[in-house]
Parts: sequence; C-alpha cells; structure tokens
Amino acid sequence: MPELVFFSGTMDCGKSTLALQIQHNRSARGLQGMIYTRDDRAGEGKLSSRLGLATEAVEVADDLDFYDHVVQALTAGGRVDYVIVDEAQFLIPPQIDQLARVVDDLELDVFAFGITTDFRSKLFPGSQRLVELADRVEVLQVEALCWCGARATHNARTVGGQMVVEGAQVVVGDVNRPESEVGYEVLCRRHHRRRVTAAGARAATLSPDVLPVD
Ligand SMILES: Nc1ncnc2c1ncn2[C@@H]1O[C@H](COP(=O)(O)OP(=O)(O)O)[C@@H](O)[C@H]1O
Ligand SMILES: Cc1cn([C@H]2C[C@H](O)[C@@H](COP(=O)(O)O)O2)c(=O)[nH]c1=O
Repeated sequence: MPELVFFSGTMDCGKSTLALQIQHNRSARGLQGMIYTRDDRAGEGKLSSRLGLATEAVEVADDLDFYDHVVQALTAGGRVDYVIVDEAQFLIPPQIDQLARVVDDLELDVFAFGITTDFRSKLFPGSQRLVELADRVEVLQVEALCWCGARATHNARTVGGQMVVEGAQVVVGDVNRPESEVGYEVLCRRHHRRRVTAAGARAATLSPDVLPVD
C-alpha cells in the first residue's frame, strides 16, 4: 500500500541526507521520482544535505498544487513512481492534504521530510497537518546532540550566541554559524526551556554567578 510518511527530527539530524539516499536507491532501480523542496539553504530548486550532496528539485510556492502538478507530469507522458518533499514544515496545510490525495488517488508513495517545531517549540502548520494525516511519522535514528550530550529534541534560534524567543516563524538559516549572525542550535528540552545555549553555558562557566568572597 502506498504511504504518506513524515520523516521528522530536529535541524541537522540527517533528514535531507535520507531524502537523497531514498532518491538514489530508487533511481538506481530505474524508478523516477518527483522531488520538491521549499527554501533550501543552498538556493532555489535545490535539495541539499550538509554532507555535500544535492539534487535538483521543484521549488514549491504556496500556489503549487501537488496533486495537479503530479497529474500534469503524468498526463504529459512522464513517469512518476514516488514523491519526495524536503523542508515540508514550510508547506501550507492544504498542500499536505494534496500530498495525501497523491497517495490515495494516484497510489504513489510520498516521503516528506521536515522539522516538527519552530524555535519557540510550536508546531509549524505544515508539520501539524503532516502529523494529522501521515500514515507513519518516523523519527530519524541518528541523534543530534545538545551541548550537554543529551539527545537534542528542540531547535533554538540564536542571535549573538544567545537564544531568542521573538521573531518570525520562518527565517531560513543554519546551525554552526558565527556567533555574530542569526543562527540555530539544537538543544535538549531542559536547556531549551532554560534558554541555555552552548555559548551561554561557556559564559556561565567562565563567570560564576556568585564570586568567591574573601
Ligand atoms: N563532516 C561531516 N562528517 C560526517 N557527517 C557529517 C558531517 N557534516 C554533517 N554530517 C552529518 O550530516 C547530518 C546533517 O545532515 P542534513 O541532511 O544536512 O540534516 P537535516 O536535513 O536534518 O538538517 C549531521 O547530523 C551529521 O550526522
Ligand atoms: C527552528 C526553525 C528553523 N527554521 C528554518 C531554518 C532552516 O532554513 C530550516 C530547517 O532546515 P534543516 O534542513 O532541517 O536544517 O528551517 C525556521 O525558519 N524557523 C524556525 O523556527
């Protein structure tokens, strides 16, 4: 049975790498996929992994109807055996419904990859709809780690190395950016709740709250 699968995890846990591996393994067996992404860091129409691999992809905007797009490709004589969508958190909820229709009416597997929650630990609307509609939600096995060594489960946005909780939900960016830039850092829930980033923890170690008194 074809499925809508949501591969989910924090930033930097290997989602795009897995998308590229699924694409590679299937195309090596002669299957043809439609590859979609939205706002990949590498630029328009690219699905890229931090391991250095990338592939061409259809850049998605709000007005793209996935069902119509796949039907058009088939009607034009193209072959579509499966669908891959990266950065699926950026999709609008009706597009997730369209992906479910691709599975049910066109009988194609759809593999969607994305982060579940934003820097405030709130669901992205697209991810929420995926959790609601997916046949399966798969959490990636390679653990991203918090600076403390615990499994990272949350995404923090950082400015000057410090975690921020105000701002737009969507700001395309990356982990391991210079502290002067807006960036992201993955944290365990404990440190996300306490807003302690790696830089914050280092600073606290260097300047203890209570100085020794003679
Ligand atoms: N130099 C490296 N050597 C080995 N693995 C790396 C290296 N750089 C990144 N990775 C792996 O790539 C993962 C990030 O992959 P990517 O597909 O870009 O993540 P995501 O799409 O989830 O943000 C990291 O968690 C790490 O496992
Ligand atoms: C937490 C969070 C992330 N983003 C952006 C930052 C990146 O461009 C992508 C995630 O990409 P990845 O391949 O999973 O690393 O999402 C955002 O816009 N808002 C956020 O709150």
